[in-house]
Amino acid sequence: MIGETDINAILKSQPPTRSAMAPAAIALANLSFSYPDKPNVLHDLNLDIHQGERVGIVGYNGCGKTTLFMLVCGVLTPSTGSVALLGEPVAPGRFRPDIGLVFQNPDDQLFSATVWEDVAFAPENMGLSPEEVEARVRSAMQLTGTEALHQRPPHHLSGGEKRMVAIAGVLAMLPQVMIYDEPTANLDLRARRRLIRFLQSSPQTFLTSSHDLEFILEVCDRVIVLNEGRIAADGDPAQVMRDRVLMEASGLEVPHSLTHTHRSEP
Ligand SMILES: Nc1ncnc2c1ncn2[C@@H]1O[C@H](COP(=O)(O)OP(=O)(O)OP(=O)(O)O)[C@@H](O)[C@H]1O
Repeated sequence: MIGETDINAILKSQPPTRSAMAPAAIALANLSFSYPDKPNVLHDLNLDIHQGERVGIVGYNGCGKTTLFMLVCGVLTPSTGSVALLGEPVAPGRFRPDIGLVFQNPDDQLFSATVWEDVAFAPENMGLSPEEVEARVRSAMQLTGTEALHQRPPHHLSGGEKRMVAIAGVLAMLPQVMIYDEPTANLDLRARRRLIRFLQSSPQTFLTSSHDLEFILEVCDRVIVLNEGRIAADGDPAQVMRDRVLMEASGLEVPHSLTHTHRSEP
């Protein structure tokens, strides 16, 4: 019995709002970032992600997607500028349960002896009652289809199974904003399709990076193209990614499904 802690029910009961009064889910103001040995990875980014949006971040290897996610989560400190999450400034190093990051490599996230313990880790560390922890774990596993794995050691799972368990572990915190870093990497077609369906039915605001541009077309309603540390384009995924000049200048290709549509147009 999941009852009151059904994660999707809770998130849907707080419908996303884009009114002028609602704070942006994520707001970047004049955000720049350099590593000590890699300057100007991100340069003067200004961006609002509104509540309820599903945003894809695309760009060549090393253009700064993961760095941007680390800044949004407060793992890295901006060199200049600021990040705000749901209207509150992000203070580097301060844990914010309202944002959840699913790492590019699930092995960086899974470390407990069993899947159940891994999914329970965050809610247990939020000081919740054992009943609440159990309800959240059950709900997160149900949403991600990982119930049958609950007694397995995470390091024995396949890549696709690990990915869904890693997502369950983050969902169990009930974050309002999710970040998925390259979530389709190493997934087979069935696992990728399962993830697409899961994200299409997710009520949360999310940001996802991917080199799988067809995936971005299927799950996102907005795409941001990063190039040389700056925003090269921001808009409707099909419209932006159909622009061959922009895509090639940004080290990308027009996704196949869009070139096909283009050719068959009169
Ligand atoms: N800890 C670090 N120290 C120094 N340079 C780093 C560090 N982490 C990343 N970089 C560099 O910063 C740049 C951006 O890296 P980042 O991982 O953010 O790119 P990305 O767009 O996520 O790449 P990919 O598509 O390959 O995952 C790269 O040139 C990378 O080599």
